[in-house]
Amino acid sequence: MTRQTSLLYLDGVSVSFDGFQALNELSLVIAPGEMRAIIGPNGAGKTTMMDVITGKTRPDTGDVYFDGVIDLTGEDEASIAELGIGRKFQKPTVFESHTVRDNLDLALKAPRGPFQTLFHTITGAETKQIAYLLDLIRLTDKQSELAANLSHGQKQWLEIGMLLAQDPKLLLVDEPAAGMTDAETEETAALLKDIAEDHSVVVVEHDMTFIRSLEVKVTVLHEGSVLAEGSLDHVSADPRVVEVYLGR
Ligand SMILES: Nc1ncnc2c1ncn2[C@@H]1O[C@H](COP(=O)(O)OP(=O)(O)OP(=O)(O)O)[C@@H](O)[C@H]1O
Repeated sequence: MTRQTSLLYLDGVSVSFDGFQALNELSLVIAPGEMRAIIGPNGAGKTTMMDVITGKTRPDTGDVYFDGVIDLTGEDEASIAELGIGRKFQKPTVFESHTVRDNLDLALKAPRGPFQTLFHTITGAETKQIAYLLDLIRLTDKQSELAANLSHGQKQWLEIGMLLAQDPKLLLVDEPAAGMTDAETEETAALLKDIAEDHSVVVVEHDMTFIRSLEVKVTVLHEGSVLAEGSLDHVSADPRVVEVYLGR
């Protein structure tokens, strides 16, 4: 795939912190509509890669393009969010003292990026969109509950719903299954597969059962670059991948 036809294009991206090379000539291409799983041992550079894509960290060298033509290295965090890259951090950050429904409503009304609008009226189209999102994130029955009363997994789903309300082209999801029950983990994989039907998704995760159930191409990062790429079976059979996971 060429840069022009890609959704996300990283080429030769390097980042160092005080002489420590967190990303080392990293190259990664995500196609429009693709869901990709990123794995790798602790310190492999997964978070730094997400930070580079979202403008939190500037690469020392390398190209980062979104939608074929937009040079992300020239944009700040707010404008990258505005361009349609949504990021779900590991810890859920929902408005605990608002209902599930109001959380989605606030996200729908807010400009992309930090939420600003608290008072507004709801249009018919928004009511439909909220119903769609509640169904997608498996929280229709909980819509009138305060977000504070949700389980950890349900809070994660609500936050994913809030990001989707902002209609991102690309959703970056950092360890969604961390701290979830087995049942929630399984449901989260199903939820991401539903989302991936009409969004591009990059998901970083350590839980291999979860990765397997996504049934998508996997990229293995190690020491800041791509070690292997392909199906989970393909990369798990790669002796270099086995070595970095077991040889530590
Ligand atoms: N701001 C920083 N200053 C110094 N070193 C940093 C900084 N951010 C990250 N690092 C180092 O860069 C390396 C890559 O870190 P990164 O968090 O990207 O890895 P990761 O693959 O996300 O790991 P994990 O699975 O543990 O979250 C680590 O060794 C980390 O200590």
